[in-house]
Amino acid sequence: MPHDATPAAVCEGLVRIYWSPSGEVHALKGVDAVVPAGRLTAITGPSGSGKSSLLRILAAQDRPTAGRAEVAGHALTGMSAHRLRTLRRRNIGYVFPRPPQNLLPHLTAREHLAMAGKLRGVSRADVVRETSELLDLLGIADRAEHLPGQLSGGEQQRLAFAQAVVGRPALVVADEPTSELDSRTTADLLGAVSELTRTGTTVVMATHDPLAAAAADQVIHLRSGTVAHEEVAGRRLAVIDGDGRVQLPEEALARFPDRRVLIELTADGVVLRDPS
Ligand SMILES: Nc1ncnc2c1ncn2[C@@H]1O[C@H](COP(=O)(O)OP(=O)(O)OP(=O)(O)O)[C@@H](O)[C@H]1O
Repeated sequence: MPHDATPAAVCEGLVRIYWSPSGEVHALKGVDAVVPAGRLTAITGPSGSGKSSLLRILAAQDRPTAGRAEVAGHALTGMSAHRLRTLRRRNIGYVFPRPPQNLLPHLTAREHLAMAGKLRGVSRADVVRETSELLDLLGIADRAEHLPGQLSGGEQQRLAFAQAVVGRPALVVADEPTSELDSRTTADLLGAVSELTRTGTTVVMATHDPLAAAAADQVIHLRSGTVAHEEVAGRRLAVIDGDGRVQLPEEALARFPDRRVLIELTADGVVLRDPS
């Protein structure tokens, strides 16, 4: 798997507060996250934990209230609206949850890729070459001249990924891309997305689907607007934030009813004990 040492995106102490008539909503409370290039990263967490808020910032559709977000080496914080729009068009592909949201009913699959390539500033010759490669890679080469209405939901989402990837943006952001697909079609789509990452594409997707999370190279699990843990290579890692805070897993938290803990440093590691 190609893997560039420079991450596709980095977040440090990311905070997003929404102001509404009923008060402030602290959707992200200091998220530290790294999205490695050429990998599939899944953002998981219960409803309201901040997944979409994080994705919108990574997709340069929204700005953090505080903290730092960087995509393809560009710091998003403080960037002008014009530069943000250019970054979004050139460097970020986006896939919506519902297949019809991603596509225009009157354009064929090939025309979708031609339009996306043009918007991203890709030469016509490169778009033609990439269109064949991508439709082939995503298993819809025989659908090139079909309209979205002639494609299944799974094929539409494959086309949405092809469209998001043409021109090789630094980052493809997908918000629950499998939420409307059955488990068989989900598995097929995830296989196709893995193929894309094998050719160097970076995908970050929010998901509630355990199948999708299991297919990811890295899982970032949010709880109440912070990173509760990450899963990398089958191992669950707690994340220590910039101020030294760690979120204990729920089952460990239950061991400390008084929310106080004795910390012992031993030769093997750090032990947390209930002081009572
Ligand atoms: N524009 C907004 N204005 C006010 N509050 C918002 C806004 N967008 C999101 N929120 C609130 O921020 C919190 C995080 O929402 P967010 O959509 O990021 O969570 P999520 O994990 O994606 O949830 P879901 O899985 O249900 O899509 C929630 O409490 C939500 O109600």
